[in-house]
Amino acid sequence: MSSLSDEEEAADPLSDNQSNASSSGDDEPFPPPPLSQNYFAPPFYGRPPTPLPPSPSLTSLLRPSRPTTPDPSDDEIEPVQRASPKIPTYEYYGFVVYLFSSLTFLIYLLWAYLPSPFLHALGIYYYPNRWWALAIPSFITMLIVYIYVALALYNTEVLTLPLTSIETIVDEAAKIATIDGGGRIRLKGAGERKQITEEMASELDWKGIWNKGTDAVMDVPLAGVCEVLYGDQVDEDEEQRHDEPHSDTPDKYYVGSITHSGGQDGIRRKKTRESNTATYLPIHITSHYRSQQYNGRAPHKAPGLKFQADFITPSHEAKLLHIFQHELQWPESKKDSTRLSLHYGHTFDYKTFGVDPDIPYKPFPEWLRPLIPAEEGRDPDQVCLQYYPPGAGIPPHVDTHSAFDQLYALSLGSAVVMQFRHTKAGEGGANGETERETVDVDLPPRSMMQMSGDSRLHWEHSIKKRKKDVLADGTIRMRADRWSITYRWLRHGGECGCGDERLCDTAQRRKGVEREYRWKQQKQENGVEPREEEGKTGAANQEAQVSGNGESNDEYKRSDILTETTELDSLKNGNIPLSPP
Ligand SMILES: O=C(O)CCC(=O)C(=O)O
Ligand SMILES: [Fe+2]
Repeated sequence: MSSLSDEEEAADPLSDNQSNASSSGDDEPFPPPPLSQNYFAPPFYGRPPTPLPPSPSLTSLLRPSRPTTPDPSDDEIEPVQRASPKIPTYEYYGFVVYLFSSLTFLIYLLWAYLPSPFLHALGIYYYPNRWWALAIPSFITMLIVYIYVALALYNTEVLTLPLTSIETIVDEAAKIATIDGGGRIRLKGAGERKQITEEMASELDWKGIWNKGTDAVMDVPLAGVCEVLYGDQVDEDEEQRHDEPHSDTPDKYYVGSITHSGGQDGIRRKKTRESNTATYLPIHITSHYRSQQYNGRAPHKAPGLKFQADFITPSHEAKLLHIFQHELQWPESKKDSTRLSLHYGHTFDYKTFGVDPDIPYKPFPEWLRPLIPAEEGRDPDQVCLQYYPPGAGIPPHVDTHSAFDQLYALSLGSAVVMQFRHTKAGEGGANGETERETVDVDLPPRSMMQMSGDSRLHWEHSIKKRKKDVLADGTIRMRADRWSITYRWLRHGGECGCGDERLCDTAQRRKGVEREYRWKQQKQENGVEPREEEGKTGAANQEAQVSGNGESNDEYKRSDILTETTELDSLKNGNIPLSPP
Protein backbone atom coordinates (compact mmCIF):
# COMPACT_ATOMS: atom_id res chain seq x y z
CA MET A 1 0.00 0.00 0.00
CA SER A 2 1.59 3.20 -1.09
CA SER A 3 1.17 6.45 0.62
CA LEU A 4 -1.09 9.05 -0.87
CA SER A 5 0.44 11.13 -3.59
CA ASP A 6 0.53 14.91 -3.18
CA GLU A 7 -2.45 15.29 -5.48
CA GLU A 8 -4.44 12.68 -3.64
CA GLU A 9 -3.57 14.28 -0.38
CA ALA A 10 -4.65 17.63 -1.66
CA ALA A 11 -7.84 16.13 -3.01
CA ASP A 12 -8.54 14.57 0.31
CA PRO A 13 -8.29 17.27 2.83
CA LEU A 14 -9.61 15.06 5.58
CA SER A 15 -6.67 12.74 5.48
CA ASP A 16 -3.91 13.57 7.92
CA ASN A 17 -0.43 12.56 8.85
CA GLN A 18 -1.69 9.88 11.09
CA SER A 19 -3.32 7.95 8.31
CA ASN A 20 -0.31 8.46 6.11
CA ALA A 21 2.07 7.28 8.73
CA SER A 22 0.06 4.29 9.72
CA SER A 23 -0.22 3.22 6.10
CA SER A 24 3.40 3.83 5.21
CA GLY A 25 5.54 0.89 4.18
CA ASP A 26 4.66 -1.47 1.34
CA ASP A 27 4.91 -4.50 3.54
CA GLU A 28 2.14 -3.40 5.84
CA PRO A 29 0.31 -6.64 6.52
CA PHE A 30 -3.12 -5.28 7.23
CA PRO A 31 -5.23 -2.71 5.50
CA PRO A 32 -5.20 0.84 6.66
CA PRO A 33 -7.79 1.71 9.20
CA PRO A 34 -10.98 2.92 7.66
CA LEU A 35 -11.00 6.60 6.82
CA SER A 36 -13.77 7.22 9.26
CA GLN A 37 -11.31 6.59 12.09
CA ASN A 38 -9.11 9.39 10.90
CA TYR A 39 -11.70 12.02 10.25
CA PHE A 40 -11.79 13.34 13.76
CA ALA A 41 -8.43 12.22 14.99
CA PRO A 42 -6.27 15.05 16.20
CA PRO A 43 -3.39 16.11 14.00
CA PHE A 44 0.00 15.14 15.24
CA TYR A 45 1.94 17.99 13.78
CA GLY A 46 4.75 15.88 12.49
CA ARG A 47 5.31 13.89 15.68
CA PRO A 48 5.15 10.08 15.35
CA PRO A 49 1.69 8.97 16.35
CA THR A 50 1.29 7.17 19.60
CA PRO A 51 -1.09 4.30 19.13
CA LEU A 52 -4.24 4.87 21.04
CA PRO A 53 -4.96 2.27 23.68
CA PRO A 54 -7.80 -0.06 22.92
CA SER A 55 -11.01 0.55 24.72
CA PRO A 56 -11.07 -1.57 27.80
CA SER A 57 -13.71 -4.16 28.13
CA LEU A 58 -14.60 -6.79 30.68
CA THR A 59 -13.24 -9.62 28.59
CA SER A 60 -10.02 -7.81 27.98
CA LEU A 61 -9.65 -7.47 31.69
CA LEU A 62 -9.84 -11.22 31.92
CA ARG A 63 -7.30 -11.54 29.10
CA PRO A 64 -4.78 -8.93 30.04
CA SER A 65 -2.30 -9.40 27.21
CA ARG A 66 -4.91 -9.47 24.47
CA PRO A 67 -6.40 -6.66 22.55
CA THR A 68 -9.92 -5.77 23.40
CA THR A 69 -11.91 -6.88 20.44
CA PRO A 70 -13.94 -10.02 21.02
CA ASP A 71 -13.71 -10.99 17.36
CA PRO A 72 -11.74 -14.29 17.14
CA SER A 73 -10.15 -13.17 13.87
CA ASP A 74 -8.25 -10.72 15.96
CA ASP A 75 -6.19 -13.54 17.21
CA GLU A 76 -4.20 -13.26 14.02
CA ILE A 77 -3.40 -9.71 14.65
CA GLU A 78 -0.28 -8.93 16.55
CA PRO A 79 -1.11 -7.85 20.01
CA VAL A 80 -1.09 -4.14 20.28
CA GLN A 81 1.15 -2.78 22.97
CA ARG A 82 -0.93 -1.70 25.93
CA ALA A 83 -0.65 1.98 26.13
CA SER A 84 0.40 3.53 29.31
CA PRO A 85 -0.96 7.05 28.99
CA LYS A 86 0.71 9.37 31.45
CA ILE A 87 -1.67 10.43 34.14
CA PRO A 88 -0.56 13.76 35.59
CA THR A 89 0.46 13.54 39.20
CA TYR A 90 -1.90 16.31 40.22
CA GLU A 91 -4.79 14.01 39.53
CA TYR A 92 -3.48 11.68 42.18
CA TYR A 93 -3.07 14.58 44.52
CA GLY A 94 -6.57 15.76 43.73
CA PHE A 95 -7.96 12.36 44.48
CA VAL A 96 -6.06 12.17 47.73
CA VAL A 97 -7.25 15.61 48.73
CA TYR A 98 -10.79 14.61 47.84
CA LEU A 99 -10.54 11.49 50.01
CA PHE A 100 -8.88 13.38 52.78
CA SER A 101 -11.42 16.22 52.81
CA SER A 102 -14.35 13.81 52.66
CA LEU A 103 -12.86 11.89 55.54
CA THR A 104 -12.23 15.08 57.52
CA PHE A 105 -15.79 16.21 56.93
CA LEU A 106 -17.06 12.82 58.06
CA ILE A 107 -14.93 12.98 61.19
CA TYR A 108 -16.13 16.51 61.79
CA LEU A 109 -19.77 15.37 61.51
CA LEU A 110 -19.16 12.48 63.86
CA TRP A 111 -17.36 14.75 66.30
CA ALA A 112 -19.99 17.44 66.13
CA TYR A 113 -23.16 15.38 66.11
CA LEU A 114 -22.57 11.91 67.42
CA PRO A 115 -23.71 11.65 71.05
CA SER A 116 -20.82 10.88 73.36
CA PRO A 117 -22.08 7.35 74.33
CA PHE A 118 -21.68 6.40 70.68
CA LEU A 119 -18.20 7.83 70.59
CA HIS A 120 -17.37 5.98 73.77
CA ALA A 121 -18.76 2.82 72.25
CA LEU A 122 -16.33 3.38 69.39
CA GLY A 123 -13.58 3.66 71.94
CA ILE A 124 -13.13 7.37 71.47
CA TYR A 125 -12.80 9.09 74.78
CA TYR A 126 -10.43 11.92 74.07
CA TYR A 127 -11.60 14.48 71.56
CA PRO A 128 -11.68 18.28 71.52
CA ASN A 129 -14.51 20.09 73.22
CA ARG A 130 -17.43 20.12 70.87
CA TRP A 131 -17.99 23.82 71.48
CA TRP A 132 -15.27 24.26 68.88
CA ALA A 133 -17.34 22.39 66.34
CA LEU A 134 -19.63 25.40 66.20
CA ALA A 135 -17.16 28.07 67.10
CA ILE A 136 -14.67 27.44 64.32
CA PRO A 137 -17.19 27.62 61.43
CA SER A 138 -18.73 30.73 63.04
CA PHE A 139 -15.34 32.38 63.31
CA ILE A 140 -14.60 31.59 59.69
CA THR A 141 -17.97 32.94 58.51
CA MET A 142 -17.54 36.16 60.45
CA LEU A 143 -13.99 36.52 59.23
CA ILE A 144 -15.25 36.35 55.64
CA VAL A 145 -17.90 38.98 56.41
CA TYR A 146 -15.27 41.23 58.01
CA ILE A 147 -13.01 40.80 55.03
CA TYR A 148 -15.81 41.99 52.76
CA VAL A 149 -16.47 45.00 54.97
CA ALA A 150 -12.78 45.79 55.24
CA LEU A 151 -12.40 45.61 51.47
CA ALA A 152 -15.37 47.91 50.97
CA LEU A 153 -13.95 50.39 53.47
CA TYR A 154 -10.53 50.20 51.91
CA ASN A 155 -12.10 50.85 48.56
CA THR A 156 -13.97 53.89 49.78
CA GLU A 157 -11.49 55.37 52.18
CA VAL A 158 -8.17 54.58 50.59
CA LEU A 159 -8.64 53.78 46.94
CA THR A 160 -11.27 56.43 46.24
CA LEU A 161 -9.68 59.80 45.86
CA PRO A 162 -11.23 62.66 47.79
CA LEU A 163 -12.96 65.13 45.52
CA THR A 164 -10.51 67.75 46.68
CA SER A 165 -7.53 65.73 45.52
CA ILE A 166 -5.40 67.24 42.81
CA GLU A 167 -5.57 63.89 41.05
CA THR A 168 -9.25 64.31 40.38
CA ILE A 169 -8.59 67.28 38.17
CA VAL A 170 -8.58 66.45 34.51
CA ASP A 171 -7.39 68.41 31.57
CA GLU A 172 -8.08 68.43 27.86
CA ALA A 173 -5.80 65.44 27.30
CA ALA A 174 -7.77 63.24 29.66
CA LYS A 175 -9.67 60.31 28.32
CA ILE A 176 -12.98 61.39 29.70
CA ALA A 177 -16.33 60.48 28.30
CA THR A 178 -17.85 63.57 26.79
CA ILE A 179 -21.35 63.97 25.59
CA ASP A 180 -22.74 65.76 22.63
CA GLY A 181 -25.70 68.08 22.31
CA GLY A 182 -28.07 65.14 22.11
CA GLY A 183 -26.74 63.64 25.32
CA ARG A 184 -24.87 60.83 23.56
CA ILE A 185 -21.55 59.81 24.96
CA ARG A 186 -18.82 60.54 22.45
CA LEU A 187 -15.12 60.05 22.27
CA LYS A 188 -13.31 63.30 22.61
CA GLY A 189 -12.88 64.87 19.24
CA ALA A 190 -15.08 62.37 17.43
CA GLY A 191 -17.34 64.09 14.98
CA GLU A 192 -19.22 67.32 15.42
CA ARG A 193 -19.93 68.03 19.01
CA LYS A 194 -22.66 70.49 19.67
CA GLN A 195 -22.21 72.55 22.74
CA ILE A 196 -24.71 71.88 25.47
CA THR A 197 -26.54 74.90 26.69
CA GLU A 198 -27.88 75.27 30.17
CA GLU A 199 -31.40 74.73 28.86
CA MET A 200 -30.40 71.54 27.07
CA ALA A 201 -28.57 70.38 30.17
CA SER A 202 -31.75 70.71 32.14
CA GLU A 203 -33.55 68.45 29.70
CA LEU A 204 -31.00 65.63 29.68
CA ASP A 205 -31.34 62.52 31.77
CA TRP A 206 -27.93 62.70 33.40
CA LYS A 207 -28.36 59.65 35.51
CA GLY A 208 -29.31 57.62 32.47
CA ILE A 209 -26.36 58.91 30.47
CA TRP A 210 -23.71 58.14 33.05
CA ASN A 211 -25.32 54.84 33.89
CA LYS A 212 -24.89 53.65 30.34
CA GLY A 213 -21.23 52.90 30.81
CA THR A 214 -18.36 54.04 28.69
CA ASP A 215 -15.70 52.71 26.43
CA ALA A 216 -13.04 50.70 28.24
CA VAL A 217 -10.41 53.35 27.71
CA MET A 218 -12.52 56.23 28.95
CA ASP A 219 -13.51 57.40 32.35
CA VAL A 220 -16.82 58.70 33.48
CA PRO A 221 -16.06 62.15 34.85
CA LEU A 222 -15.90 62.23 38.60
CA ALA A 223 -18.92 64.47 38.70
CA GLY A 224 -20.79 61.90 36.61
CA VAL A 225 -19.95 59.27 39.18
CA CYS A 226 -21.32 61.57 41.88
CA GLU A 227 -24.46 61.97 39.80
CA VAL A 228 -25.06 58.24 39.80
CA LEU A 229 -23.99 57.59 43.36
CA TYR A 230 -25.41 60.60 45.10
CA GLY A 231 -27.96 61.78 42.56
CA ASP A 232 -31.00 61.57 44.81
CA GLN A 233 -30.80 65.17 45.61
CA VAL A 234 -30.98 65.89 41.92
CA ASP A 235 -34.39 64.38 41.66
CA GLU A 236 -35.64 66.77 44.24
CA ASP A 237 -33.98 69.58 42.39
CA GLU A 238 -35.23 68.48 39.01
CA GLU A 239 -37.97 71.03 38.82
CA GLN A 240 -35.66 73.79 39.82
CA ARG A 241 -32.34 73.01 38.33
CA HIS A 242 -32.50 75.36 35.40
CA ASP A 243 -33.12 78.21 37.77
CA GLU A 244 -29.88 77.70 39.50
CA PRO A 245 -27.39 80.40 38.83
CA HIS A 246 -23.66 80.21 38.78
CA SER A 247 -20.88 82.37 39.93
CA ASP A 248 -17.27 82.70 39.03
CA THR A 249 -15.84 83.81 42.31
CA PRO A 250 -12.15 82.97 42.31
CA ASP A 251 -11.97 81.60 45.83
CA LYS A 252 -13.65 78.41 44.72
CA TYR A 253 -12.61 75.68 42.37
CA TYR A 254 -14.38 73.13 40.31
CA VAL A 255 -14.86 69.52 41.17
CA GLY A 256 -15.01 66.91 38.47
CA SER A 257 -14.06 67.93 35.00
CA ILE A 258 -12.87 71.46 34.89
CA THR A 259 -15.31 73.11 32.60
CA HIS A 260 -17.09 76.33 32.20
CA SER A 261 -20.28 76.84 30.37
CA GLY A 262 -19.55 75.21 27.04
CA GLY A 263 -16.53 73.41 28.41
CA GLN A 264 -15.44 69.92 27.61
CA ASP A 265 -18.91 68.55 27.72
CA GLY A 266 -20.77 71.77 27.90
CA ILE A 267 -21.87 71.36 31.46
CA ARG A 268 -21.12 73.90 34.07
CA ARG A 269 -19.92 72.24 37.19
CA LYS A 270 -20.99 73.23 40.60
CA LYS A 271 -18.25 74.88 42.56
CA THR A 272 -17.96 74.07 46.18
CA ARG A 273 -16.03 74.89 49.25
CA GLU A 274 -13.08 72.75 50.12
CA SER A 275 -15.15 70.16 51.84
CA ASN A 276 -16.82 66.91 51.15
CA THR A 277 -20.08 68.66 50.46
CA ALA A 278 -19.14 68.23 46.87
CA THR A 279 -20.03 64.59 47.19
CA TYR A 280 -23.64 65.48 47.57
CA LEU A 281 -23.79 67.91 44.72
CA PRO A 282 -25.17 66.98 41.38
CA ILE A 283 -23.06 67.93 38.40
CA HIS A 284 -25.40 69.81 36.20
CA ILE A 285 -26.40 72.37 38.73
CA THR A 286 -24.67 75.54 37.82
CA SER A 287 -24.37 77.27 41.11
CA HIS A 288 -22.25 76.89 44.16
CA TYR A 289 -23.28 76.97 47.74
CA ARG A 290 -22.09 79.84 49.78
CA SER A 291 -24.35 79.92 52.75
CA GLN A 292 -23.92 83.08 54.67
CA GLN A 293 -24.57 82.35 58.26
CA TYR A 294 -24.68 84.82 61.03
CA ASN A 295 -21.61 83.49 62.74
CA GLY A 296 -19.89 83.66 59.38
CA ARG A 297 -17.82 86.42 57.81
CA ALA A 298 -19.62 89.08 55.84
CA PRO A 299 -23.30 89.09 56.79
CA HIS A 300 -24.86 89.40 53.35
CA LYS A 301 -23.48 90.27 50.04
CA ALA A 302 -26.78 91.43 48.60
CA PRO A 303 -26.78 95.16 49.43
CA GLY A 304 -29.77 96.44 51.37
CA LEU A 305 -30.63 93.11 52.94
CA LYS A 306 -31.37 93.69 56.60
CA PHE A 307 -31.94 91.12 59.21
CA GLN A 308 -33.12 90.84 62.78
CA ALA A 309 -32.75 87.54 64.61
CA ASP A 310 -35.31 86.60 67.29
CA PHE A 311 -37.94 89.08 66.22
CA ILE A 312 -40.33 87.11 68.44
CA THR A 313 -39.80 84.68 71.32
CA PRO A 314 -40.00 80.89 70.93
CA SER A 315 -43.20 80.73 73.01
CA HIS A 316 -44.82 83.37 70.84
CA GLU A 317 -43.77 81.39 67.82
CA ALA A 318 -45.25 78.21 69.30
CA LYS A 319 -48.62 79.94 69.71
CA LEU A 320 -48.52 81.17 66.14
CA LEU A 321 -47.67 77.72 64.81
CA HIS A 322 -50.62 76.31 66.70
CA ILE A 323 -52.90 78.83 64.98
CA PHE A 324 -51.38 78.09 61.58
CA GLN A 325 -51.75 74.35 62.03
CA HIS A 326 -55.11 74.11 63.71
CA GLU A 327 -57.11 77.25 63.16
CA LEU A 328 -56.44 78.54 59.69
CA GLN A 329 -58.10 77.06 56.69
CA TRP A 330 -55.51 76.60 54.00
CA PRO A 331 -56.29 76.00 50.36
CA GLU A 332 -56.35 72.39 49.21
CA SER A 333 -52.97 71.33 47.91
CA LYS A 334 -52.52 68.92 45.04
CA LYS A 335 -49.08 67.76 46.02
CA ASP A 336 -47.57 67.28 49.46
CA SER A 337 -44.77 69.64 48.56
CA THR A 338 -46.86 72.57 47.36
CA ARG A 339 -46.46 76.00 48.88
CA LEU A 340 -49.74 77.38 50.15
CA SER A 341 -50.58 80.99 50.83
CA LEU A 342 -53.21 83.16 52.50
CA HIS A 343 -53.51 86.89 51.88
CA TYR A 344 -54.61 89.63 54.25
CA GLY A 345 -55.24 93.29 53.50
CA HIS A 346 -55.49 94.31 49.86
CA THR A 347 -55.16 91.76 47.12
CA PHE A 348 -52.99 92.80 44.24
CA ASP A 349 -54.41 92.51 40.73
CA TYR A 350 -51.74 91.47 38.28
CA LYS A 351 -53.86 92.47 35.30
CA THR A 352 -54.08 96.09 36.26
CA PHE A 353 -50.96 96.08 38.43
CA GLY A 354 -52.98 97.65 41.20
CA VAL A 355 -55.23 96.63 44.05
CA ASP A 356 -57.95 94.25 42.94
CA PRO A 357 -61.24 96.07 43.53
CA ASP A 358 -63.21 92.82 43.27
CA ILE A 359 -61.59 91.34 46.32
CA PRO A 360 -62.59 93.13 49.49
CA TYR A 361 -59.95 94.27 51.95
CA LYS A 362 -59.29 91.45 54.38
CA PRO A 363 -58.64 92.89 57.83
CA PHE A 364 -55.58 91.71 59.68
CA PRO A 365 -56.38 89.09 62.31
CA GLU A 366 -55.46 89.86 65.87
CA TRP A 367 -52.57 87.42 65.98
CA LEU A 368 -50.96 89.28 63.07
CA ARG A 369 -50.97 92.76 64.60
CA PRO A 370 -48.02 92.29 66.99
CA LEU A 371 -45.98 90.84 64.18
CA ILE A 372 -46.08 93.94 61.98
CA PRO A 373 -42.69 95.66 61.68
CA ALA A 374 -42.81 99.18 63.06
CA GLU A 375 -40.16 100.79 60.83
CA GLU A 376 -42.52 101.89 58.09
CA GLY A 377 -44.73 103.85 60.47
CA ARG A 378 -47.92 102.45 59.03
CA ASP A 379 -49.64 99.15 58.45
CA PRO A 380 -48.61 97.15 55.40
CA ASP A 381 -51.06 97.11 52.53
CA GLN A 382 -50.75 93.42 51.98
CA VAL A 383 -49.62 90.56 54.17
CA CYS A 384 -49.10 87.12 52.77
CA LEU A 385 -48.85 84.10 55.03
CA GLN A 386 -47.18 81.18 53.31
CA TYR A 387 -46.73 77.57 54.30
CA TYR A 388 -43.79 75.58 52.94
CA PRO A 389 -43.87 71.84 53.60
CA PRO A 390 -40.46 70.17 53.18
CA GLY A 391 -39.69 70.09 49.48
CA ALA A 392 -41.63 73.27 48.69
CA GLY A 393 -39.96 76.38 47.37
CA ILE A 394 -40.54 79.60 45.54
CA PRO A 395 -39.09 80.32 42.11
CA PRO A 396 -36.58 83.12 41.57
CA HIS A 397 -38.44 86.41 41.37
CA VAL A 398 -38.53 90.05 42.40
CA ASP A 399 -41.75 91.17 43.99
CA THR A 400 -43.39 93.47 41.45
CA HIS A 401 -41.62 96.83 41.45
CA SER A 402 -44.51 99.05 40.39
CA ALA A 403 -46.91 97.61 42.91
CA PHE A 404 -44.82 97.30 46.01
CA ASP A 405 -42.27 99.40 47.75
CA GLN A 406 -40.92 98.00 51.01
CA LEU A 407 -40.74 94.28 51.72
CA TYR A 408 -40.30 92.36 54.95
CA ALA A 409 -40.48 88.64 55.65
CA LEU A 410 -40.76 86.87 58.99
CA SER A 411 -39.69 83.20 59.16
CA LEU A 412 -41.36 80.69 61.47
CA GLY A 413 -40.95 76.96 62.01
CA SER A 414 -38.12 75.41 60.07
CA ALA A 415 -35.01 77.29 59.02
CA VAL A 416 -34.44 77.52 55.30
CA VAL A 417 -31.79 78.76 52.94
CA MET A 418 -33.01 81.52 50.64
CA GLN A 419 -31.00 82.24 47.59
CA PHE A 420 -30.43 85.74 46.28
CA ARG A 421 -29.04 86.19 42.81
CA HIS A 422 -27.90 89.10 40.79
CA THR A 423 -27.55 88.92 37.04
CA LYS A 424 -25.35 91.20 35.01
CA ALA A 425 -26.59 90.46 31.53
CA GLY A 426 -23.99 90.31 28.80
CA GLU A 427 -21.20 91.80 30.88
CA GLY A 428 -19.31 88.92 32.26
CA GLY A 429 -17.76 85.75 31.08
CA ALA A 430 -15.03 85.33 28.56
CA ASN A 431 -17.62 84.68 25.85
CA GLY A 432 -19.86 87.56 26.80
CA GLU A 433 -21.95 85.24 28.94
CA THR A 434 -24.42 86.45 31.41
CA GLU A 435 -22.72 86.63 34.76
CA ARG A 436 -24.59 85.83 37.90
CA GLU A 437 -23.74 86.20 41.49
CA THR A 438 -25.51 84.20 44.13
CA VAL A 439 -25.72 84.50 47.87
CA ASP A 440 -27.31 81.91 50.09
CA VAL A 441 -28.94 83.45 53.11
CA ASP A 442 -29.86 81.19 55.98
CA LEU A 443 -33.19 82.23 57.47
CA PRO A 444 -33.51 80.91 61.00
CA PRO A 445 -36.96 80.72 62.59
CA ARG A 446 -38.27 83.86 64.30
CA SER A 447 -36.02 86.08 62.21
CA MET A 448 -37.28 89.14 60.36
CA MET A 449 -35.67 90.06 57.06
CA GLN A 450 -36.06 93.31 55.18
CA MET A 451 -35.31 93.56 51.51
CA SER A 452 -34.43 97.12 50.71
CA GLY A 453 -32.29 98.89 48.13
CA ASP A 454 -30.51 96.67 45.62
CA SER A 455 -31.51 93.43 47.30
CA ARG A 456 -35.15 94.45 46.87
CA LEU A 457 -34.97 95.76 43.31
CA HIS A 458 -32.04 94.17 41.53
CA TRP A 459 -31.62 90.79 43.20
CA GLU A 460 -34.05 87.94 42.65
CA HIS A 461 -34.80 85.73 45.61
CA SER A 462 -35.90 82.13 45.71
CA ILE A 463 -36.16 79.03 47.86
CA LYS A 464 -35.15 75.81 46.21
CA LYS A 465 -37.64 73.01 46.04
CA ARG A 466 -35.91 70.39 48.10
CA LYS A 467 -36.05 68.70 51.43
CA LYS A 468 -32.62 69.62 52.70
CA ASP A 469 -30.20 72.51 52.61
CA VAL A 470 -26.44 72.38 52.40
CA LEU A 471 -24.87 74.82 54.81
CA ALA A 472 -21.58 76.65 54.51
CA ASP A 473 -19.71 74.07 56.56
CA GLY A 474 -21.06 71.26 54.44
CA THR A 475 -23.70 70.14 56.89
CA ILE A 476 -26.85 68.80 55.34
CA ARG A 477 -29.83 70.17 57.21
CA MET A 478 -33.22 68.59 56.71
CA ARG A 479 -36.12 70.95 56.27
CA ALA A 480 -39.34 70.74 58.23
CA ASP A 481 -42.57 72.74 57.97
CA ARG A 482 -41.91 76.42 57.53
CA TRP A 483 -44.22 79.41 57.55
CA SER A 484 -43.38 82.91 56.42
CA ILE A 485 -45.22 86.17 56.71
CA THR A 486 -44.43 88.61 53.92
CA TYR A 487 -45.35 92.26 54.43
CA ARG A 488 -45.72 94.54 51.44
CA TRP A 489 -46.33 98.28 51.23
CA LEU A 490 -47.85 99.64 48.05
CA ARG A 491 -45.68 102.02 46.05
CA HIS A 492 -47.05 105.54 45.71
CA GLY A 493 -47.95 106.33 42.15
CA GLY A 494 -47.45 102.75 41.01
CA GLU A 495 -44.30 103.64 39.08
CA CYS A 496 -40.79 102.48 39.89
CA GLY A 497 -37.86 104.60 38.81
CA CYS A 498 -35.06 102.04 39.12
CA GLY A 499 -34.78 101.53 35.36
CA ASP A 500 -33.75 97.88 35.63
CA GLU A 501 -35.08 96.57 32.34
CA ARG A 502 -34.49 93.01 33.35
CA LEU A 503 -36.39 93.03 36.58
CA CYS A 504 -38.53 96.15 36.74
CA ASP A 505 -41.99 96.00 35.23
CA THR A 506 -42.17 99.82 35.03
CA ALA A 507 -38.91 99.98 33.07
CA GLN A 508 -40.12 97.24 30.79
CA ARG A 509 -43.43 98.99 30.20
CA ARG A 510 -41.65 102.23 29.40
CA LYS A 511 -39.54 100.38 26.92
CA GLY A 512 -42.70 99.09 25.30
CA VAL A 513 -42.39 95.54 26.49
CA GLU A 514 -45.94 94.83 27.46
CA ARG A 515 -47.00 91.85 29.44
CA GLU A 516 -48.52 90.13 26.47
CA TYR A 517 -45.37 90.68 24.51
CA ARG A 518 -43.32 89.15 27.26
CA TRP A 519 -45.54 86.12 27.16
CA LYS A 520 -44.86 85.76 23.47
CA GLN A 521 -41.19 86.19 24.07
CA GLN A 522 -41.26 83.52 26.70
CA LYS A 523 -43.16 81.24 24.39
CA GLN A 524 -40.59 81.71 21.66
CA GLU A 525 -37.76 81.09 24.03
CA ASN A 526 -39.21 78.03 25.65
CA GLY A 527 -41.45 76.67 22.95
CA VAL A 528 -44.17 76.49 25.54
CA GLU A 529 -47.66 77.76 24.93
CA PRO A 530 -48.64 79.82 27.94
CA ARG A 531 -51.67 78.39 29.64
CA GLU A 532 -54.85 80.36 29.45
CA GLU A 533 -55.14 80.91 33.16
CA GLU A 534 -51.54 82.00 33.49
CA GLY A 535 -52.43 85.37 32.17
CA LYS A 536 -55.15 85.81 34.73
CA THR A 537 -54.06 84.97 38.19
CA GLY A 538 -51.14 83.68 40.16
CA ALA A 539 -49.00 85.94 42.26
CA ALA A 540 -45.77 84.05 42.16
CA ASN A 541 -46.35 83.29 38.52
CA GLN A 542 -46.64 86.93 37.74
CA GLU A 543 -43.70 87.72 39.90
CA ALA A 544 -41.66 85.20 38.04
CA GLN A 545 -42.82 86.70 34.79
CA VAL A 546 -42.10 90.23 35.84
CA SER A 547 -38.65 89.18 36.76
CA GLY A 548 -38.36 88.83 33.00
CA ASN A 549 -35.57 86.32 33.16
CA GLY A 550 -36.94 84.40 30.22
CA GLU A 551 -36.64 81.10 32.03
CA SER A 552 -39.60 78.83 31.90
CA ASN A 553 -40.65 77.14 35.06
CA ASP A 554 -43.92 75.56 34.16
CA GLU A 555 -43.97 73.33 37.17
CA TYR A 556 -43.89 76.36 39.40
CA LYS A 557 -46.42 78.23 37.38
CA ARG A 558 -48.91 75.45 37.44
CA SER A 559 -48.76 74.78 41.16
CA ASP A 560 -48.66 78.46 41.96
CA ILE A 561 -51.67 79.19 39.85
CA LEU A 562 -53.64 76.40 41.41
CA THR A 563 -52.66 77.49 44.87
CA GLU A 564 -53.31 81.13 44.32
CA THR A 565 -56.60 80.63 42.53
CA THR A 566 -57.92 78.38 45.23
CA GLU A 567 -56.69 80.73 47.85
CA LEU A 568 -58.36 83.72 46.23
CA ASP A 569 -61.62 81.84 45.96
CA SER A 570 -61.53 80.87 49.58
CA LEU A 571 -60.84 84.45 50.54
CA LYS A 572 -63.79 85.59 48.45
CA ASN A 573 -66.01 83.08 50.15
CA GLY A 574 -64.86 84.46 53.45
CA ASN A 575 -64.45 81.00 54.87
CA ILE A 576 -61.19 81.57 56.65
CA PRO A 577 -61.59 81.65 60.42
CA LEU A 578 -59.76 84.69 61.68
CA SER A 579 -59.91 83.90 65.34
CA PRO A 580 -57.26 85.52 67.55
CA PRO A 581 -54.86 83.28 69.52
O1 LIG B 1 -41.13 82.85 52.23
C1 LIG B 1 -40.44 83.85 52.30
O2 LIG B 1 -39.69 84.06 53.23
C2 LIG B 1 -40.46 84.87 51.17
C3 LIG B 1 -41.59 84.69 50.25
C4 LIG B 1 -41.48 85.60 49.09
O3 LIG B 1 -40.47 85.84 48.55
C5 LIG B 1 -42.70 86.23 48.55
O4 LIG B 1 -43.77 85.94 49.01
O5 LIG B 1 -42.57 87.03 47.65
FE1 LIG C 1 -40.71 87.52 47.21
